[in-house]
Amino acid sequence: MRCEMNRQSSFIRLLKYMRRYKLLYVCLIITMVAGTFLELSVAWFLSLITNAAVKGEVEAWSNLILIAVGILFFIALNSYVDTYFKQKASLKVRNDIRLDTLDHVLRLPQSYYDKNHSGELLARFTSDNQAVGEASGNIIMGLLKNPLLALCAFIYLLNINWPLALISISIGPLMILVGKLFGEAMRKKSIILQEAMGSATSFLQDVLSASVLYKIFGLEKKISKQYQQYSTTISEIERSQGKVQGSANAISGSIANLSFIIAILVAGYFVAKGNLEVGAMLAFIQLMNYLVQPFSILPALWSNMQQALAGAERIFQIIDAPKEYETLPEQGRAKSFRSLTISNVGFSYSNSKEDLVLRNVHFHVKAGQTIAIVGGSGGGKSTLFKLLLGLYSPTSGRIEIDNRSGESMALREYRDYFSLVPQETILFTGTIRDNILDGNLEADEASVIAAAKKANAYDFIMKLSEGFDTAIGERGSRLSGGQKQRIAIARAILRDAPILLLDEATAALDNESEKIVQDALAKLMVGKTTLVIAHRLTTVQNADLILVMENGNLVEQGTHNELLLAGGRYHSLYYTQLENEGTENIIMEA
Ligand SMILES: Nc1ncnc2c1ncn2[C@@H]1O[C@H](COP(=O)(O)OP(=O)(O)OP(=O)(O)O)[C@@H](O)[C@H]1O
Repeated sequence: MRCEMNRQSSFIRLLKYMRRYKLLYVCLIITMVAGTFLELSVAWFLSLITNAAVKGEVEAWSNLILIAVGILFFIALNSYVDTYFKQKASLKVRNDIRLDTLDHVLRLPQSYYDKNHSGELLARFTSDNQAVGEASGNIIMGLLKNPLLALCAFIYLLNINWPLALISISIGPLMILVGKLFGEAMRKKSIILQEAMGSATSFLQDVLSASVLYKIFGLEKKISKQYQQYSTTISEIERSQGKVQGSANAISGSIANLSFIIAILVAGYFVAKGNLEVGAMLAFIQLMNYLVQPFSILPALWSNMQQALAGAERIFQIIDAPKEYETLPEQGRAKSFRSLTISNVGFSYSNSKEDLVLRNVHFHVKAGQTIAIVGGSGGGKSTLFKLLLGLYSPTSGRIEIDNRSGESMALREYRDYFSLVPQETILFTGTIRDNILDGNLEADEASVIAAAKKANAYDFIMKLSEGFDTAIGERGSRLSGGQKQRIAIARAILRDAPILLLDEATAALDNESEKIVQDALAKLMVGKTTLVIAHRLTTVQNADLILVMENGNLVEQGTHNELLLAGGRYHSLYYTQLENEGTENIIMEA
């Protein structure tokens, strides 16, 4: 029932998109009506030619040929125009929905991405969008045209011979019943198929984005086997869908043939008795086709419509999901910054007080300071960053910038205070210039070059054959780890946000590369307030404040010397690492 309601509202919402192209749909209605009458004219022409033949009117043939050419010409023309308009309407609706979907996807909160696989989201842009396009073109026009054709054929049949017309129409309800029964079964199978395909696509997406992993760990066979299962499931569902479709075709075909034979027997009998002209009988046979055909097509069209509406519903679910922004935000720049205060912040991913990942986190940062965050794995360091970046809201407590709470500011305004250099560099497919420019979309070439120089990236960029125009491959696959990091640093330099969040890479870069990246980071940090998830001894020792996080609690805070003197968790963390790793290049993570 609820499903039915959703589908209805999806249909109404789809109609709203279609309403934007009223004129196109008016044209489609005209071609539909014209097409219907042109089809009926074939029946009329058949009766004309047969009667002329029976009466031996040879002189009528030149006119008949002209009529035939006229009918054929207009049918072809109408079919071309009809297809063109249908395509145009459905492409326009698809395009609008696709753009709206992306606009909404871009405004979804981070929590949505945590819960939904990106493969599922991709399906909204591909298969679901295609289904909706079909619904707004071929399917909806088919649902209008077929009843119209059947009705007109019926009226024409009534005109020729009403008892025959009634015999012909009597199969209608039977065909609809068969269609409804099988249509429902097909719809259920389609939903299962859609789900199976969604899972297979998500699986494939994971595999294709992790080629190195399966190559190194020798997972090819395992993956192939897993995919075989997905593929077999899809084939099985499709096979059983085929069985349903086959049975539907066989039954409705038999009913149509049976009624056709009965009607012809009766029509032939009427002709034999002299109650019906031979021409009328031929017209009748053709009209019978027009009457029966819609009854067999309509249920399938109806079920296609249901499937397409299920796709529309999935798209509208995204469009209706709670958003971070009312409208798409624009990149901005924070002008000044004095202080950042975290007051008793508690956080739970599930929004429950029992499941806290951060508890009572409390600290204060002044402009220009460097804060190092250290602690054991799973302690909540990255979660704290996510809260600072406004990806999640604190479950309790407040984050304040210049004594204004994050919640009192527009989210975009809040986020403009921050820049991020994550541990794992995130770059978009495109050129080096595009990726650096993401830091400031309005920056000029000189600023891009200056940022690249400051990030120690300029020399390697200039050595590439296409310089800043070099395509970096999928997520930067054509660059080395250190090169990717330096591009990300150049991007952050161009962004020039007052607060820099830095997740130091633990991945082993070679010494030289690491020095270059370190040097670039040092330049990036100049004049900035930096919070860094620190793994390096130098960063920790030089920090103005060190926060030690354990199991979601901020267990200690102070300078390096204060914390060593305190002899607590930091002290043991520090000396354990010192012993294990030697004095060089110590990793602070427990
Ligand atoms: N999206 C999420 N949904 C639910 N729980 C999460 C999510 N992300 C992290 N957690 C949980 O939150 C806790 C803190 O994780 P977090 O990533 O903040 O730790 P961390 O200190 O950064 O660890 P590491 O140093 O290993 O990166 C962990 O128990 C983790 O399982």
